[in-house]
Amino acid sequence: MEARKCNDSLVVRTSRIFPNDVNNHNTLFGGKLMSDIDMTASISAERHSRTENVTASIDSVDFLSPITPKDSVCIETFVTWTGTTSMEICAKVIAENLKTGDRKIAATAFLTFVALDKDGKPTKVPAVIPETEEEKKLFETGNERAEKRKEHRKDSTELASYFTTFKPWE
Ligand SMILES: CC(=O)SCCNC(=O)CCNC(=O)[C@H](O)C(C)(C)COP(=O)(O)OP(=O)(O)OC[C@H]1O[C@@H](n2cnc3c(N)ncnc32)[C@H](O)[C@@H]1OP(=O)(O)O
Repeated sequence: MEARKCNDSLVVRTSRIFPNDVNNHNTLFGGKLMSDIDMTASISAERHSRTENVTASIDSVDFLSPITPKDSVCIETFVTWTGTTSMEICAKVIAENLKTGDRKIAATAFLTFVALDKDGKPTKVPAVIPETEEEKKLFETGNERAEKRKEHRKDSTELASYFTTFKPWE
């Protein structure tokens, strides 16, 4: 299986903010941004693996700065690190004030996608080749984040075993 460059899975999606996208502060609704990040990242996952994929976890989302209707919002995603069947994808969100041209990093996120075969079972993914300084930094720190995800998955599975499926109103 031939390794692929980070750039091979790069997706860049730029959009405007419409009235339906904002919250009560008249800034971009966080849930809308998360949905757009997930969708953009899913294309990166498929570009890298060329298989079906599912989001296994949205590992972190940091909203660093509010995005207003005066801004364009650009989501960049690419595969930063791979395990056996999983891919870590980094999302960088850049807001640009369209009148002044000022640009800022408005949010960052890490997501994990798992490649699936025709039977819906996890299947191997190609390794990733970082080239730029940014890609190399993300690749080198990938193992550490993967270890933290493993720990988190263990804790989360254990916690879920305590949850009930009772109907709260009965
Ligand atoms: C784009 C979308 O909207 S998809 C919709 C939302 N997502 C879903 O519905 C996914 C639901 N979950 C699932 O289908 C399953 O739990 C799967 C496919 C993610 C994992 O299946 P499992 O049979 O548990 O697989 P398994 O334990 O072998 O793990 C497979 C890989 O996924 C990784 N993984 C599984 N769960 C998680 C998790 N919660 N967080 C991070 N990584 C995970 C594992 O570390 C492993 O990686 P590796 O092969 O690189 O070492």
